[in-house]
Amino acid sequence: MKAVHFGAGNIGRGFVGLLLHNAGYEVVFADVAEGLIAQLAAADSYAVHEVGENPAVQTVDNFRALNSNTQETELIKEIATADIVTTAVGPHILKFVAPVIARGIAAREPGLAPLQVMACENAINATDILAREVGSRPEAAGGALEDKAIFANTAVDRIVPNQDAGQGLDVTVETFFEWVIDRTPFAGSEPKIPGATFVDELAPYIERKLFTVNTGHASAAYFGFEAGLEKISDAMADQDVAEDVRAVLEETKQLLVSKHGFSSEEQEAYVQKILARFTNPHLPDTVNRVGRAPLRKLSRHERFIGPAAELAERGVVPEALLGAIAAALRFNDPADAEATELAGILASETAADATARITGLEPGHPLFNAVSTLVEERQAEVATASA
Ligand SMILES: NC(=O)c1ccc[n+]([C@@H]2O[C@H](COP(=O)([O-])OP(=O)(O)OC[C@H]3O[C@@H](n4cnc5c(N)ncnc54)[C@H](O)[C@@H]3O)[C@@H](O)[C@H]2O)c1
Ligand SMILES: O=P(O)(O)OC[C@@H](O)[C@@H](O)[C@H](O)[C@H](O)CO
Repeated sequence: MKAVHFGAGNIGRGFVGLLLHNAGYEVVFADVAEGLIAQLAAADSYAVHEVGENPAVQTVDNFRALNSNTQETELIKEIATADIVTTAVGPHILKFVAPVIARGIAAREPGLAPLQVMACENAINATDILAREVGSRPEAAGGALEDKAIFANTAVDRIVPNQDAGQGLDVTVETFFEWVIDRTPFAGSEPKIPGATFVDELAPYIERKLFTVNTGHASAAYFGFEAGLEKISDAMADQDVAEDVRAVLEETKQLLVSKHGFSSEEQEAYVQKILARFTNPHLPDTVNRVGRAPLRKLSRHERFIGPAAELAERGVVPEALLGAIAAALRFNDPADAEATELAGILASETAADATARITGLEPGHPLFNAVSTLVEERQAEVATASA
């Protein structure tokens, strides 16, 4: 059995690659980072260090590595004969990996079982995004790829911080993990991946994960950044930050319970488990990593505006989420390209235009004015600071 995995970074090596390896797949990592590919190609194995309660070390071997920029012909051949393709490259990168995936699917021999494609990104239905990109390629014209691939949405959960440069390919991860996969596209042929859970309805799981784990995590990052803290565990140890994060998760809990029918007790237990994960002192995770790409995180269906908009549509003013959105607008990490772009939008557009551009909210939406006020306040703050 063979899997081609795009993105040999934190979650690629520390989670998806590990589970596929443990399931018995040979894993072909594809990445654009030449140094990383060279290291993987030269290595026989790497270690995944699981830290926290019940720490453990797992070894991953039986892998190969290809540079998806310079070894496209080889990669197409691998995809043409693989069982599974997964990605963990970031939702905005899916359009760049789609062409080679389309070519690989087109090159599959007739009669081969359909390729099982799963995008393991933090975004609602990321695999649908990838499927649309693949479907828009010339190779897919006339439905040519339809019988050759299955696309399944998934929700992946494991905190994998940025790794120390000195530790080579080894990855430090938390002990917790969850991989939930939509069963329906497989029609009975779902892969056997120990540790993965197949469900008939993914929407509740994917929204619960994004609007609890990632909303809470990003809140801790942005409130922590405002408080001048570097590590997520330090941010969570700050009483004010912890209270603000808790208040945000109270609001998303309200939405998730009423929208998806989770019981209040079940959601509370989920929240408690997640707060404990954020405080894991063994995990060297930073507010800069977790807060990365604020424009993506502030976009329409993402972890802040998504739940806040739905609450506003239900007549609730999401005060705590608005507080987190205000903190996100202040995330000005100079090393983050999206933070710089955000600052540029705030500096050059009216509050209303900037709100529409950053959040995708329509001016008539019940959340729009509240966010626009925050944008205006941030613009005034920056103007005062630079006067
Ligand atoms: N780290 C986590 O805790 C975590 C957990 C769950 C989900 N995720 C999601 O997984 C995805 C990856 O996150 P990460 O933390 O591993 O990031 P990362 O930056 O560590 O890894 C991304 C990798 O993708 C590679 N890449 C970029 N463009 C590429 C391309 N065109 N083709 C092939 N490879 C390419 C990069 O070189 C990098 O090695 C994101 O969508 C993230 O939201 C991360
Ligand atoms: O990967 P992002 O940028 O969408 O979000 C940052 C973190 O919240 C995220 O990587 C978590 O660690 C992960 O989603 C946990 O499952």
